[in-house]
Amino acid sequence: MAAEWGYSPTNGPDVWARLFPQAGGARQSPVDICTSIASSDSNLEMKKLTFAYESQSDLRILNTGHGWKVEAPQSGSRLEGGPLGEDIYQLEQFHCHWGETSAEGSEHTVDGRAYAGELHLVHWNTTKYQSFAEAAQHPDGLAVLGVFFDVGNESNDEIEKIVSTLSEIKFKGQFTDIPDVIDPTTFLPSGLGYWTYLGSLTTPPCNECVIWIVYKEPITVTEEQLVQFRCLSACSGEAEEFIVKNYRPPQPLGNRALRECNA
Ligand SMILES: NS(=O)(=O)c1ccc2oc(=S)[nH]c2c1
Ligand SMILES: [Zn+2]
Repeated sequence: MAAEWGYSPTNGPDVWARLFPQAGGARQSPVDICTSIASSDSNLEMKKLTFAYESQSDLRILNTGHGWKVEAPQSGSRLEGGPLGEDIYQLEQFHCHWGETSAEGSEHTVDGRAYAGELHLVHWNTTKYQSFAEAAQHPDGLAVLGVFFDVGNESNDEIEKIVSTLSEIKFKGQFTDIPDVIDPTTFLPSGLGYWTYLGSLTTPPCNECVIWIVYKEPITVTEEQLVQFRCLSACSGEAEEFIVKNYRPPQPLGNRALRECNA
């Protein structure tokens, strides 16, 4: 049986490359965003990053064993401009990463600082490729929007729509439909400045196929909402192994360009 990857010392990020060679590549994600080396690029300002999403109800949310994932294939969605050239990217799914405490949890860090969590809105290049799986085999196949979580006193209403379903998907492999209408736009911060660089999937197989767009401004969630994330189980049976952390630590940026856009 294929070894299960995870986030423990015996199957976590430090050993992924043994089973998933790409995890040892030179274009890996996440990275620490060193703000002093980020370069402004007028092209990013001229070709504004634009997004258009549909509001959808009855989206399927599942417990992957590594966290929750909302399947949201939206043929009517469009992410384009900014670092994406002339191609159009379509929303496929969104999910989240978090930590054991709110002092950690994001995958990207900013000048060494971790946030309490990180939401990923995953898109694929429909201009060039015929499927998500095909797109994930190419260096410009995917575009992922990363949004940091800060902990505050105000519950995030959109995240609450996710939290309210988690008791139904406690165990790995379970899934349910989210009754509420979800508009992915509401996950985005009001300030749309971002950093962008070429990277990879942050989980195995760690394909080097992602154009990363990480928003500078975090959104706010409550500690209680994060506590609910940590109640998901990584196991499918009665055994309870809570998913208390599911973030990969930063990988070397190497000689990759890190650009910024102050939208
Ligand atoms: N965490 S992430 O880089 O956004 C990401 C997005 C899509 C993925 O599909 C597989 S398989 N692993 C993935 C990781
Ligand atoms: Zn992710």
